[in-house]
Amino acid sequence: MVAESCIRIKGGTPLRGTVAISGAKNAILPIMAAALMSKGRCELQEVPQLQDVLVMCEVLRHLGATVTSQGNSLVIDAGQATTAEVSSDLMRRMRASNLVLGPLLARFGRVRLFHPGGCSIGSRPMDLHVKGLGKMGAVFEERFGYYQVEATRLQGAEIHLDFPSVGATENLMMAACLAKGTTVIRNAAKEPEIVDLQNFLNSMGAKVRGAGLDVIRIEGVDELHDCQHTIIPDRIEAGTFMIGAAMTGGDIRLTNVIPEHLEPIMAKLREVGVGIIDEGDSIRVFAQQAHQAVNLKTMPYPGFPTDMQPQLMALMTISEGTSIITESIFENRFKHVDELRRMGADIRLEGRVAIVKGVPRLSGAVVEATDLRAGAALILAGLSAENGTTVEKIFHVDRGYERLVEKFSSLGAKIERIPGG
Ligand SMILES: CC(=O)N[C@H]1[C@@H](OP(=O)(O)OP(=O)(O)OC[C@H]2O[C@@H](n3ccc(=O)[nH]c3=O)[C@H](O)[C@@H]2O)O[C@H](CO)[C@@H](O)[C@@H]1O
Ligand SMILES: C=C(OP(=O)(O)O)C(=O)O
Repeated sequence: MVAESCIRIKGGTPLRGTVAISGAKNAILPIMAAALMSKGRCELQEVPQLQDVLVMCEVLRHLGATVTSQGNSLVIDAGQATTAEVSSDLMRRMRASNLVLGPLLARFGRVRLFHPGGCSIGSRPMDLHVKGLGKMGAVFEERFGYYQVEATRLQGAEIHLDFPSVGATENLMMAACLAKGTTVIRNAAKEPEIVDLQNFLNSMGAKVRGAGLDVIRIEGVDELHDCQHTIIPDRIEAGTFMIGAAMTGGDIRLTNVIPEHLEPIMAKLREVGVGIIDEGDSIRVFAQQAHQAVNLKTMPYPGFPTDMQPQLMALMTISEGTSIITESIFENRFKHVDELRRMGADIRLEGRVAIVKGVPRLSGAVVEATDLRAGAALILAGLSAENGTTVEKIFHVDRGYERLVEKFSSLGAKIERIPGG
């Protein structure tokens, strides 16, 4: 059997220094999908080099777009795109490939899309996407394993989402840009990545307003053109480094951040007792006192993000007192619990609630990244633990963190990637 890559960490070194945050995974993926609607060139800057971005490049090429990248710049030219069908193989490789649904339907009036499937954090159905696009005139036929979707020309519609789904809001916003008339999305997701998508769409000539609020209004236009856009910084990557500083008793500075986007994370970390100074363009994070256990419930933005729940749980395993963590977004996002227990964490699960009793210190172990943020949480645990930790299945981590090992090393961590053979 061929050994897979893993990450080895020798814990106990306080993180010190400055780290630059990369562009946001959850902003670049919908933006790349939206570029399919333009007949011109879309030039993107601050594009993180991630596995998910590589898969999205493959999806776009498969659809007939030209995609070229150089460092953190990416140029997408979908002028010659002709195909409106994504293979089941590509759909299975990345959940976010479902974001091409709205753009392809808007551009070609038809799509054949295989189910993206669930993933280890939950079943992740697409009913809200289907219902919203249905209101705009799309007809969905569910066949064996795929949707066949047709719409001569999408029509603007009034859509009230039952839940502020990020992906459904994005698919509907994108589709509405080339629809006839005005679309209103109520109970829309308000994440900063939705605002970034609005800015990108408007730079291509779309007419979208309201992103970041509950109601988004989109006036359809006939065509979208060339544009240039810079991706916002990744608030989840920033939050992960903040917890790294806290758990190792370190003192670091994060650059390329938008502090406003980090408010829900910073508020919670301040409650724990982590020192945080908003310096405008940068944020200083340092351990200033013993960390106190806090309770947490994940919520849509501006609530505390589910994508930071595993990392905060790692911090709670070594904080003073008992923390009650409720995961309200994904029904199965506690796979990291068993792995943290292997490192000596005291965690009890009751359905969607985890009860975490702080211990003085974790001890190193061989653990497995069961998903992207679970992997991040285990790396954080390893950075603070006694002795060595090996994190396996790190391909999950590569999906969403750019040069994570190099960045932690530059802050003084004893961490290395052991390539697979
Ligand atoms: C690429 C990207 O941006 N991914 C993010 C996006 O995922 P994603 O867009 O998939 O997340 P959603 O906001 O859509 O999902 C939130 C909840 O709504 C449910 N749901 C969603 C759609 C639907 O049609 N029906 C339905 O029931 C999901 O199963 C889940 O329980 O937002 C999540 C919630 O902040 C983040 O964790 C992901 O990192
Ligand atoms: C769940 C996540 O991403 P995705 O929606 O791409 O699976 C994540 O970023 O934590």
